[in-house]
Amino acid sequence: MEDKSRTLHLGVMPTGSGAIGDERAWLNPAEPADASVNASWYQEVSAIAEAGLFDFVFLSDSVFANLAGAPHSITRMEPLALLSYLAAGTRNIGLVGTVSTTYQHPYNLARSMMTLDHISGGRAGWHVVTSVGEQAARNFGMPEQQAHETRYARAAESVQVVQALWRSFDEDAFPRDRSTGQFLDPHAVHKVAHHGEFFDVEGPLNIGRSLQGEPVIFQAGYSAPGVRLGAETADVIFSLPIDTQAALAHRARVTEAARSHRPKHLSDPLFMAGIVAITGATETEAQDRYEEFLRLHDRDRELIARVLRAVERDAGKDPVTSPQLTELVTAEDVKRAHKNEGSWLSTDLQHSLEVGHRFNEAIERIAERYRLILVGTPEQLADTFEEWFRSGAADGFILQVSDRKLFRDFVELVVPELQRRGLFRESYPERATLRGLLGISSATPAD
Ligand SMILES: Cc1cc2nc3c(=O)[nH]c(=O)nc-3n(C[C@H](O)[C@H](O)[C@H](O)COP(=O)(O)O)c2cc1C
Repeated sequence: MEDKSRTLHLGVMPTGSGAIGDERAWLNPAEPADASVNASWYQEVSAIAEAGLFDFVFLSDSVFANLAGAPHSITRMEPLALLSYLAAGTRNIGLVGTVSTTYQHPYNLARSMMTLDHISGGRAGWHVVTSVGEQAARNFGMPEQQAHETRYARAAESVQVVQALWRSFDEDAFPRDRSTGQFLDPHAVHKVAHHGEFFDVEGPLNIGRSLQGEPVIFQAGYSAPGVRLGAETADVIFSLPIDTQAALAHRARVTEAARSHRPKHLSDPLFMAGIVAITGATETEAQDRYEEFLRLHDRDRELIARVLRAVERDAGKDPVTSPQLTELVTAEDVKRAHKNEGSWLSTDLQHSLEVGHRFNEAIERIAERYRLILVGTPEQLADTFEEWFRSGAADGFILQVSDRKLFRDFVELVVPELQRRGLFRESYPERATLRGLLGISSATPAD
């Protein structure tokens, strides 16, 4: 039976000067052109999100400068350092950072994530990713990237080691009793002694539990190993579905994998869909803003330019149309770009071509998938959210934001409508932790 007390979750993903599909954001005169490296800009986005009682700020990341990519993938800040800064300026909102399992060592990763969890009073989350692309590999002394399945095997072992390190100390491991002189209870310390395929880690970690115990796990991935990693470990599954059908299908795949692979002590994962939301007090106002948005973000042109850059083709001065692109770019080009750059765009193009879509069709599918843009009055957006929520297509939404005005309008207009319908919280709880906001039970397996 449906739980009527259940409410939806909201996160914000700031995309600074413009991420893929939003590559011209930096041209917006109302925003700083250097938003991706502007800490005050992030602070303001976080403040708007916190005023809207959002669950978390979510920072994506990569470990190479993608010169052929969107501005946000050329120059941006390292998530955990930036989130530590945001922690100091916020009180309640969760802080989720993307950290690569492919190039980070679990000990360092466990330590810096847990440090953020302490700094923020239990508000940290880790978005577990595998890093794609040869360019990233070359930054870490590897001539080639590891195979897809190797990256996922390493990711699974990384999560296992990181969580074991986080559990090095029981919650009551530090009596810090001045009267007895006992700082540490030696019986509450657990060595990790991990010896696996990729890592040998003795442990324990040199930092104890946080207010929420340990950071929340986020994950995103569409392949079979990607889905399995999410099923095994994730508290929150992030995806970019183009409609409710796609979202439900993805949920079904993860749920099926969870049946055989999810540890019993974990509650079901939450599913959160990445979207862009554009609202206005009236339908005309919302549509006008959308037109304005499209004028700035000519999607076709952006995507075509992006494909050309990815395959290192110069099309000269004349604008290229989608049909011309088919003649200009070959499947071989895509293959090469995928191997070298490994961005989601070239990965998707490659995949689309493999399953037999024609080039134009592949481009169109990708354009759709990159941005689910919801446009409407607060009532219309709340209707859509409610439909997704009630049908099980999503437990919440992650809003991609590069325009603070659009975001402020969402918070001021749509959030009250969601609250009026009983779909969203009215206030933060006392001493909010990310785990508490998301309603995720303790991560620790019973002994
Ligand atoms: C919605 C979504 C968000 C992602 N965000 C990031 C990111 O911020 N940084 C990153 O390096 N990889 C990111 N990835 C890439 C995944 O970690 C993974 O490498 C990629 O999706 C390939 O795995 P798959 O074949 O299972 O989808 C993201 C993937 C998806 C689907």
